[in-house]
Amino acid sequence: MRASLIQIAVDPDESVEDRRERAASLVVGQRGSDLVVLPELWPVGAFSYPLFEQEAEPLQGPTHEAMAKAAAEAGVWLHAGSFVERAPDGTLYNTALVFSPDGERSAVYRKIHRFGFDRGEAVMMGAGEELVTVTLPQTTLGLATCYDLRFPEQFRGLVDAGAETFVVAAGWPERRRAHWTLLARARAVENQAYVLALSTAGSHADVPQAGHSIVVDPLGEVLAEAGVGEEVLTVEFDPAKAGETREHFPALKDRRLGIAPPR
Ligand SMILES: NC(=O)CCC(=O)C(=O)O
Repeated sequence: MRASLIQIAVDPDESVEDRRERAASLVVGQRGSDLVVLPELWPVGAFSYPLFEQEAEPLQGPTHEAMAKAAAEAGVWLHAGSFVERAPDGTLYNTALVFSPDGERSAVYRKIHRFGFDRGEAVMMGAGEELVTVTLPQTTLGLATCYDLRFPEQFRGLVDAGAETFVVAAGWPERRRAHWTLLARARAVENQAYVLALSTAGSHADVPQAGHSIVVDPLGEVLAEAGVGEEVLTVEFDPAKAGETREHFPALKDRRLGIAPPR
């Protein structure tokens, strides 16, 4: 299976419309890949809080339209990263979309863990309430967005729902890059799953981005890692290795659920 992770630069000197057009043409350029991935909130930037209200779109807005078309034109499965969705009741969500190679939407994932503690996304957006998996011919994807990477229980839930390949779309900051790499490898090892973790390049809202998108196999080996700038990270991997790893070293079967808390 071939996956292409588009580590697009999000810089304030490019308009949302121009970046959307550029992202679509980068997707179309990946024809021949099975799966193409864009990062978190690439239209606005994950830390560009003042733009969230201004650039929010309905679910089937311009980003949805451009990405559906790009997926069909490239003939690829497309995880289109996330955008700021305005739901009909006015709530904003950090919403990721997945399209099939014929351009049909096959999944909507609203970020479950909102980042910012008492500011930014955490107070401006609603929280997703549902785990989301997507079954491709080659593997079952489990979806997560950025800060979700810090919450192992989400990934266990995705494993229980059949996921063998996690896609983590992020806008991770450079100053916590060491956590990014460590957590991506940890989620892969503990769940015996592939991790395709994609961040942005560039700098927005005075937050330099980590880049360093990374693909980790179910044994925790790094198959590919990007640099800090804009690039497309392409990797070939054998999705069957997740099932094989789980069979040969069946640690997931030794989980003890329902252990009593300390008295
Ligand atoms: N956009 C995010 O979720 C940022 C997460 C982050 O910076 C961190 O977990 O550290």
